[in-house]
Amino acid sequence: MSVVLRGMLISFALVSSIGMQNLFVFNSAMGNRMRRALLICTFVWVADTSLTTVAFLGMGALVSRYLWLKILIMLLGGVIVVWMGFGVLRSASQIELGKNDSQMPLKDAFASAWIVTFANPQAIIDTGVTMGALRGTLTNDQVLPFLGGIILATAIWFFAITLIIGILKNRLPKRILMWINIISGVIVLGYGVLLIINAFRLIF
Ligand SMILES: NC(=[NH2+])NCCC[C@H](N)C(=O)O
Repeated sequence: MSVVLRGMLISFALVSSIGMQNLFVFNSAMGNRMRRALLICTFVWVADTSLTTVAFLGMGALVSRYLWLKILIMLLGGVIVVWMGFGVLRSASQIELGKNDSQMPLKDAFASAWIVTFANPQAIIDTGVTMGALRGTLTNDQVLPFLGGIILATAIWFFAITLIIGILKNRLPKRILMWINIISGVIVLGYGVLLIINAFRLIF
């Protein structure tokens, strides 16, 4: 599979689980006119791309220098990712759309986009731990295409949900969100197991 596609696949799986950041984008799409919702969506994507780039490259540089650190992160990341995968599956049955943020001033929306990204444990684990661990499995010339795939997938995800919810508003069945969660839960679980297996391969 191409490196860009691999980056996109894991990125879709991680970003589509329902957390603070996605709820913020959902709510903004529910409560704002399309143009404003797309602007707020851009804030979120820029914040997310900043976090991803810093966490992915920084973690990767350290990980490629120390083998023990690489193994530790892969093991720890693997366990957390498996646990997260179960969490995603469990939450699939409890999807609720949050409150309406329509009256929020644009500068507050901008600040919120950075907060739901940088103060979001799920986002920090996604970008720093999971993707950082995957960084350890890549050769140097695969790093940028992989990062490109990650960032492309988040752009597609955030803009697609904004457009879809903006168009369908309340008529979007929760069933669809549930199935997205089930599929991403299974993919995240699979990645966690793979990380643990790869860590053991490095040890033995
Ligand atoms: N590119 C990422 N994986 N970003 C973090 C996503 C966090 C999670 N999906 C949420 O809505 O809170």
